Amino acid sequence: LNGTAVTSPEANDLEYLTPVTIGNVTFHLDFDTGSADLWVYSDELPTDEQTGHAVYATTDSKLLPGSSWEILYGDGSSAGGDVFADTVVVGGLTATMQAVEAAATLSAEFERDAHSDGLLGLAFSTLNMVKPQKQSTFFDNVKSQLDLPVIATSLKHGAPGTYDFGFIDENKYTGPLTYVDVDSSRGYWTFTADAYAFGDDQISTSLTGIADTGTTLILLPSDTVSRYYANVSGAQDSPLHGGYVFPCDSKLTPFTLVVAGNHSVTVPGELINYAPVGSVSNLCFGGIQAASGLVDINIFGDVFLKSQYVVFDAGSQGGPRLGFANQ
Ligand SMILES: COc1ccc(CN)cc1O
Repeated sequence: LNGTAVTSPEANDLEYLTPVTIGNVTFHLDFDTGSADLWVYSDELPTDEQTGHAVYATTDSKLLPGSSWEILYGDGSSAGGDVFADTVVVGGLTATMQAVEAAATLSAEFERDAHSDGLLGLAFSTLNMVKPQKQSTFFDNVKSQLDLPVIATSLKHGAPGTYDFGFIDENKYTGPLTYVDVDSSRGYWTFTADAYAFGDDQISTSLTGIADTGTTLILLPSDTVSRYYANVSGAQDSPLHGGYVFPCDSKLTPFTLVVAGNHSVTVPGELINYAPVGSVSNLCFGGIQAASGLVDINIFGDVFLKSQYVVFDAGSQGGPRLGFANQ
């Protein structure tokens, strides 16, 4: 059995939300290949923090005795609580004994997120934060039902896309799929590009990072980012806006990763114009920004992933790998 779930972008493609049924309640979760916990808003939160969200009714649920979770994300946000076992359905696929992590506390960043009802982690289960015993991700729990141990993402700019589980949909991409090995030793979908390029300016330095659907932007070392925006007239690193901004009518340079020898994976300049900083200024915020102190790895987030159909392959032909094709 395979499955497909439709995922829809929030404003400015800030995050993509996908319907997930837990018990008989449907939650809209942020699928995150950069973490490995499935957590939801719950009745253990302060009442005002539950408002506007689907809420997990822990009083009707099967507690995992003695288990708890606490997670800190790269953007400094955090969440925590206790753990239940429940039936979870995504795109027609069912995990009967899925660890569902009920949020009892949320940091301010999540309290401000009026739309997401939680996260569904799709990184490797070694990254799960439940104690005393790590729990398996939804993908690991349904993997044996799938034709192939793969998740394929088709995230789009300002339009609904899909998560395919168990199969690769040839109708969703053009040209070849180029595969690159993944190092899953830190629990992420980590890969290395042999080189990268800003437009025609190729830099023969390797770049290692993670494919992360749960991060909005592309986050790179600050010197690399500064070199990118040197090509953009009027660009400046603005403490007021928290990163590089430029005139909204700027023509932005494409960003290319060279993988698997000589295959180019290119993010068109248009996708690197992330969004206007506000309604009165003609400044736009860049889709490539410097990784913050908390994050010690480069992150190829949604701005990068939107240009590609990406196959997260857990081992259909040996080790884990990522496949890229233009969409
Ligand atoms: C505060 O919001 C979030 C923080 C972290 C993640 C995971 N990368 C997703 C979010 O929506």
